[in-house]
Amino acid sequence: MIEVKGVHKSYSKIGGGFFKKDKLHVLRGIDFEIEEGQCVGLIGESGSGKSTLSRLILGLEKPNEGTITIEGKPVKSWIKENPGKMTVVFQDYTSSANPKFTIKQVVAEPLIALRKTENLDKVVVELLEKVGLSANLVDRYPHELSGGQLQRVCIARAIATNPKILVLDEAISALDVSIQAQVLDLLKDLKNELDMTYLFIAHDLQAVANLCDEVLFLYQGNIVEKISSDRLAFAQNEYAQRLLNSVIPFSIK
Ligand SMILES: Nc1ncnc2c1ncn2[C@@H]1O[C@H](COP(=O)(O)OP(=O)(O)OP(=O)(O)O)[C@@H](O)[C@H]1O
Repeated sequence: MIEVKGVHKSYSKIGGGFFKKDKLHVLRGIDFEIEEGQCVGLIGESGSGKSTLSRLILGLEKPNEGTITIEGKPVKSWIKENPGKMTVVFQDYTSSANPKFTIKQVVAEPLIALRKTENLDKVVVELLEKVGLSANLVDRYPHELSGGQLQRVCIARAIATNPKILVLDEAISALDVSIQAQVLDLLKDLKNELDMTYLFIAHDLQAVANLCDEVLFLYQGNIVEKISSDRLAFAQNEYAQRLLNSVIPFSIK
């Protein structure tokens, strides 16, 4: 469904000049595919380029080299032809929700943008219930919710348009550990119920292994290992093994 081929991305170094040597080469020839209905985890240390890759897949930025296609079409054209069918949940739920909007307005925003306003109140309540929240929250403002509740609201908004692809960019990283587990369970349930394709970006291997069918390890701008979650113990790459060794004592699955 998603095909990433030979993708390179560089940025001008902060404080750097116009010349090539001043470029930061973040992604150095990324290749992978995500099949329809698959849940793929992308793991890498801070600064390895995970969010850069997600911005490219979301069509928010362009690669310097290489191609990204969805269902065989360039990302931008696919998005244009499939409005609301690829959505994203970011780590920073506080700035993801407009503080001046009520929870109802936050969840309804993408539906209004697509003019899908039939039975809007009912649809919003159903979406809130789907993510385990009470309908009583509709008139509250984002600052009146806990972090876990607000991230659930962001997930409700992300699934409002019935997306085919959900990108979760460190979506649970800012939550308390116990809340992370709850939101992870919610994401698992939604994956089964709504038949979406997930790209789950995280630096927490345990969370990735728990949710995903397959894991991609991003290290120094390359995918150094691609392996199914149930075969993680057999990872060959040194970086992948290092990460695995740091979590195996606590058991991954
Ligand atoms: N717009 C930009 N301009 C310049 N440099 C950038 C830009 N976006 C990202 N970078 C740099 O690219 C590198 C990768 O950043 P990115 O945010 O993709 O990493 P990440 O793996 O998502 O990190 P984290 O886990 O900390 O969020 C970093 O060194 C970052 O400073």
